[in-house]
Amino acid sequence: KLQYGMLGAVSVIFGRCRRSAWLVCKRTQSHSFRRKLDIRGIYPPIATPFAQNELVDYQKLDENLEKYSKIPFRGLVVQGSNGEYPYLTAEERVEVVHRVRQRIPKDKLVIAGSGCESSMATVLMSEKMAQAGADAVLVVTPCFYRNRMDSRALIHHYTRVADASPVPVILYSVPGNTGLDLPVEAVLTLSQHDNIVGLKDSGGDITRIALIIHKTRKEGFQVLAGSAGFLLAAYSVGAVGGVCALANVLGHQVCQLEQLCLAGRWEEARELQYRLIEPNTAVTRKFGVVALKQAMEWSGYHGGVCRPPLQPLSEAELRQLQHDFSSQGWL
Ligand SMILES: O=C(O)C(=O)C[C@H](O)C(=O)O
Repeated sequence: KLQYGMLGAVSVIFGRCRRSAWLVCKRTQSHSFRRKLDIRGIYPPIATPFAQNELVDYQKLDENLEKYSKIPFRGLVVQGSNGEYPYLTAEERVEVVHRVRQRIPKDKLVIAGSGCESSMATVLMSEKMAQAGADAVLVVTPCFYRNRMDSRALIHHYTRVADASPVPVILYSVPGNTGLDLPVEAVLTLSQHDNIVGLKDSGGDITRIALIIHKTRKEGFQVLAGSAGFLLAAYSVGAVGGVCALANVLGHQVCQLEQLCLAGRWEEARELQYRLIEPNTAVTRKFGVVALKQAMEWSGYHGGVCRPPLQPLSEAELRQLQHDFSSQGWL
């Protein structure tokens, strides 16, 4: 008995040591190489397909991943706003990231949304996402107590998360969902942190985006346009890529826009950008993830229904959505 007891204790200690060693190793790696995590490129914030019983449909997810593998994305954002992460359990969030990491090639980045309301929960979730294979974590601004989420609170939050995260952190400002823009002064302070590599800005205020890029260029801080509607404008002021809901539906076209911008073919880029604005607005600000999933269905992907309380589109909304795509030649 004594022998078994001792064996048990040794294996628990050994397990803990291994986990701590893994975390230390990951941290050392990410901290010393942080500026080398190059996040340039286009990412779809992938949708989470659900079955009729509302559980995650992993088979459908795999089939979408297979199709995305044929598009020159730099990687995937898993558990962005359009992953419906607020409606998933903590276990589901981690499991979906794990599944994606296993299914997609190693050279594609997996950026996992790990934002929770408290700093402590976000630290724990970031560690779990790293263990599940995420290359970086995307941390949305906590917003339930938004009146108290001033620069002081947000700098404190992100510093604590970035200090602890085994993988680099990307700040995520999405005022359309959170009602909160991460203040520029907070971004500038956080851009100095060794483990914070960039910002995904979904607000679309191009003056703000340009200012942030201008003030952080020397740090090697990387800014991603958080929506396809202002991708050209963001590239023109120095953004390095985009996380675009529309890329779930029109992935090739969003990547083509990236290539035109990078090649300085601005007239062609502008023509393409014009044609992406209305469909983009439809699947984001106007109708949101419900419409994104519907448009995915029309384009041969698995979108399906959202988890309640999100409701399907009405007949009139469906017609409008269809028009927003077909009027630009996408349906
Ligand atoms: O789902 C996300 O995460 C996004 O970044 C989507 C983004 O808000 C958009 O407008 O495309």
